[in-house]
Amino acid sequence: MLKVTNLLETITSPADLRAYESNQLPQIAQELRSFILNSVSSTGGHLSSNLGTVELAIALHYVFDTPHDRMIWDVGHQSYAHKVLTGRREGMSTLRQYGGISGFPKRSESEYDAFGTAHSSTSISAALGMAVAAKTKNEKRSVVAIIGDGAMSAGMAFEAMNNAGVNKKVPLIVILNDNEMSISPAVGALNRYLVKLISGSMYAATKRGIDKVLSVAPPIREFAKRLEGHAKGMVGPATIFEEFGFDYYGPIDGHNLDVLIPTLENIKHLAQTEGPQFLHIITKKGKGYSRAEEDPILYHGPGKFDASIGIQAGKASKKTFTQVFGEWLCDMGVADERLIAITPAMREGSGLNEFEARFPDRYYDVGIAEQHAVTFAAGIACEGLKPVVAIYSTFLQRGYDQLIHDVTLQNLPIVFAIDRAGIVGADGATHAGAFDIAFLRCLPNLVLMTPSNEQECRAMLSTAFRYDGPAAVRYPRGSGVGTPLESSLDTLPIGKGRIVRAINNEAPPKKKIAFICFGPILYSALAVAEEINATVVDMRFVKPLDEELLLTIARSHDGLVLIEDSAIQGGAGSACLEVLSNKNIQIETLQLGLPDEYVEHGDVNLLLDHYGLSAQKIQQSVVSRFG
Ligand SMILES: Cc1ncc(C[n+]2csc(CCOP(=O)(O)OP(=O)(O)O)c2C)c(N)n1
Ligand SMILES: CC(=O)[C@@H](O)[C@H](O)COP(=O)(O)O
Ligand SMILES: [Mg+2]
Repeated sequence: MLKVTNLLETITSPADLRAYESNQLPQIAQELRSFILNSVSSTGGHLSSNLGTVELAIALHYVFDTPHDRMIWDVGHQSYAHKVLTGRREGMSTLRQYGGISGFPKRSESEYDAFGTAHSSTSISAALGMAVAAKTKNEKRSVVAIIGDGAMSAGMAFEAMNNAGVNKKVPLIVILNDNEMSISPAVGALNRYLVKLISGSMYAATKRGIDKVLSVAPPIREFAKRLEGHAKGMVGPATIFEEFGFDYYGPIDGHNLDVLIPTLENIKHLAQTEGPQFLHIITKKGKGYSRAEEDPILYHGPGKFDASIGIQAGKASKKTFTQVFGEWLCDMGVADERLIAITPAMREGSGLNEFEARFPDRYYDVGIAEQHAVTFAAGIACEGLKPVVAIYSTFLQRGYDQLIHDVTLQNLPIVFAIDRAGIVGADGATHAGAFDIAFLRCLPNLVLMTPSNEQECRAMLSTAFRYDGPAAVRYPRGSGVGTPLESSLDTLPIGKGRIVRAINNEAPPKKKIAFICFGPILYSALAVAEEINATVVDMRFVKPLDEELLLTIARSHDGLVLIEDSAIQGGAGSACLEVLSNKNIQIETLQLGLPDEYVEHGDVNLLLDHYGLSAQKIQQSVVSRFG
């Protein structure tokens, strides 16, 4: 008989998967893993984490009745196998591209995506909410949260555990997918504890205890005995998860379907009768692709690459803003020993590797803990040291109350190096840095800067560092125009903008237009200004705004184009309008920026064009507004 080798092609929904015998699942896992590798290497996307969750996704959809049962993938960057099994195999070729499928679970994309994720550590809270709702509505369903060891370390996960454990009868299952990695190696005491749990004395004691009770037993009996064992003190100490009120099982091999499936079946039943269950599985990030197994960081979220040769180091023509920041940080670290660098689990993305290597005693990866990162910096600043918090715009949203209550209210000198401001591209709505200007500019005491190019960025970081109060510099993902960098750490005058281009009066335009620019979008405005003979102002500071310069320009022009790469509502352009209104200046204006909607995923240039922020679209808008 002909051996069917492409089982994956026959699976368009979990029902198709469930029709297979369990002994065929390893074959499906193999096909799925190579599909993910081929697919992600041709689109770009999160690879290492997805190679690690192939068996888990198969086992979950095999055992649970999805979409009736709910499955919540924490962060969701590891949900590709789930996407493929839930009817999106074809869609994977459009992954993270404009109009294509998202890199994260999304409720509007599939009924199997029970909850939208991308910012970490939300899964247990959402799952608990769904489990409570099921109980309240008298609906029989299981709710499963799948959370990584990195995401598990965040405060929100523990807030949810703290709440969940007392809800004894809710059908909640938490699966801890432990691969000992965040994006970079997992940090902190929880990670140390998990390592101890896997390999140390606690696991050995537990295992000895179980072995004593039962030599060979089906998992459900083993679990029951183990609980009993705890009660009798026969096994090792209860895990932290049991202290939270969960039944804890594991650690088990998350790649072994013969273990995973019966375990999940048992836990599924236990959750209905006993309440919250916690399963600890061990997986390997990058599993099955040796390059990713060896370097899961490099393959965490690569762009396109040739899977047969792996990622090749190319020579970039321009430095990214992240690199500019990383170099500045080292230079300032040499110049001032008070500098302390802090990252909430984004060492690579924020450009901190070199600083960590050179100044390990002044480097803190606090884990996925943005709130803590901000208040931790506040404590450091209180004692006269100079913290620099390197943080993505979208993740700073997590630390907003801390920014208000712990930092700006107390006027503490902290630098916020805000990366990924504006449109980020493939990660889409959850990661777009659209709101930082709006949520930062209303905070008293804060200085907020928007560099238009790399040297401006360096100078602004120095300005922020030397400023005796909270100061933020927001810069985008990727590179700018490529301005050469000075080696100096000179500062800029606070609250002063600069005129980059003045109208050429030898051939005066019909209407005198000035572009009032915030950030690198200035260069698109400049290209248009050359065409239409307009003034270009680099405002540099959103706060304090250079009111004097703005008013001078407003009084000497017929129209202003207020332009930024962030949300128009509450943005920098709106700050200018407030000033003009307060001074009762009547002038025609045009506000360009991101509209009142979530920025979808896709190529950055395409999105800029879509939102009217390419040079061509800017010119069209200006012409149609001012004639
Ligand atoms: C609030 C928040 N901070 C930071 C990130 C960036 N981030 C995405 S995945 C990740 C690591 C997650 O580690 P883990 O949960 O263990 O998943 P793994 O990649 O190991 O599968 C981080 C820090 C995020 N998505 N959300
Ligand atoms: C899932 C997640 O939050 C990160 O992996 C993020 O996708 C990284 O983004 P950058 O590629 O911009 O560093
Ligand atoms: Mg992990």
